[in-house]
Amino acid sequence: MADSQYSQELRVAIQAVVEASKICRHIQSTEDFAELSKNDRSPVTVADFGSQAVVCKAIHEAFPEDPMIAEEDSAALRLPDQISVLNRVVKEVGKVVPDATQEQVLGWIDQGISRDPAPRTWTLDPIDGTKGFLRKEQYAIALALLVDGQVKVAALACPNLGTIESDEVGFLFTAIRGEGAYVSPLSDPNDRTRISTSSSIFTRDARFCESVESGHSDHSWSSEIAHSLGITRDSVRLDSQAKYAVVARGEAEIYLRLPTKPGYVEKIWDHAAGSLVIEEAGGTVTDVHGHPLDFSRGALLSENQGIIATNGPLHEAVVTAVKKCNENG
Ligand SMILES: Nc1ncnc2c1ncn2[C@@H]1O[C@H](COP(=O)(O)OS(=O)(=O)O)[C@@H](OP(=O)(O)O)[C@H]1O
Ligand SMILES: [Mg+2]
Ligand SMILES: [Mg+2]
Ligand SMILES: [Mg+2]
Repeated sequence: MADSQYSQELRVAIQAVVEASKICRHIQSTEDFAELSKNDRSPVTVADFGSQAVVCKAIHEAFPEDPMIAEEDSAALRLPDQISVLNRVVKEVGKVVPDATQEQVLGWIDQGISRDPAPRTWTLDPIDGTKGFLRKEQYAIALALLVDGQVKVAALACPNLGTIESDEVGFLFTAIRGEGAYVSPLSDPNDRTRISTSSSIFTRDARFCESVESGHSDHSWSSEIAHSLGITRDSVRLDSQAKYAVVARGEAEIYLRLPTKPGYVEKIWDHAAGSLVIEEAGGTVTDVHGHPLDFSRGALLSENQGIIATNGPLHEAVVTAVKKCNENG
C-alpha cells in the first residue's frame, strides 16, 4: 500500500474491521445471537457489542485523541438481568483479545458514545444491517474517519458478500479520499484490486438496489421511480452498506433509500464508509434532493433526507426522477 497522509489510519481501520468480522462470523455460525431489543425496538446482538468493543479498542489505542461516534453503548449490558449476555460478549471478544475483562469490554464499547461534531472523528456501525445478520444474509462492519466534516478514510467489511466470478465469500472495501476505492478478500486484505462503478449511461438498463425492510426505505416509491426511468428489472434487495459496495464495484447502477416516515434522520454510521467507497469508485452520493451529504453535524445527517447513490453518469437523471415522483405523489 502506497504511503499517503492517511495510510496509517487505513491500516489500523482494516485490522480492526477484519478482527470484528471474525467475531461476527463466529457468532453467526453458532446461531445463538443473544438478541436484545433497543428502545426503538430495533435489534442488537452480542455480535454488535463484540464488534464495537474490538474496533473502538483498536482505534483508541492507535489514535487516543480521536473521538468515536458509534451506534451502540453498554447501558443494556450493565443491567443485572443481562449478565449472561455481557459474559457472552466478553467471551467472544476474548477470542481476539485474550484475557479481556468485563470492565475493559464495557469501557471499549463506551469509547463510541461521542455524539458532538469534532474536527477529526471516527464513526462506526459495528453491524450495519443487524436484521440481515439475524437472517444470515448481508451485513457490514462500517468504519470511517471524518476530518472537518468530510469522509477521508473508509473500511467496509461485508462478511457474507459473494461474487459472480468465484466462490469467495467475504470482501473488504477500502478507500482514502483522492486515492481510489479497492476491494480485497476478507481472508487477505493486502490482495487489493481497484474498483470502479459501471459506466452505463442508459437509465432503462440500470440495476438498482434498496433495503430489504420496507420500514427503512419506501419500496412503492422506488418502484414508481424505476418505472419513470424505464427500468424493467426488479430491484435487488439487500441489507446494509453492502448496497454501496455493489454499486461501487459496478454490479448495480443505483441505490435508493427513500424516507418512509417524516422525521427519521439518517445516522452518519449508516453512510460514511459506503459513500466514500462509491465516490472513490467514480460514483455520486447525495440525498433525495440532490444535496451533498453533510457529515459535519455530529451523529446525524440532520441536513439531509434519504439517499441517492449512483454510478455517476446516471445521477442527474435519477435525482430528477425522484423529484418528479415526489411532486406527483
Ligand atoms: N425508519 C428508518 N429509515 C431509514 N433507516 C432506518 C430506519 N430505522 C432504522 N434505520 C436504519 O437502517 C439501517 C439498516 O438499513 P438497511 O438498508 O440495511 O436495511 S435493511 O436491513 O436492508 O432493510 C439500520 O442500521 P443497523 O441498526 O446498523 O442495522 C438503522 O440504522
Ligand atoms: Mg441498529
Ligand atoms: Mg446501520
Ligand atoms: Mg448497526
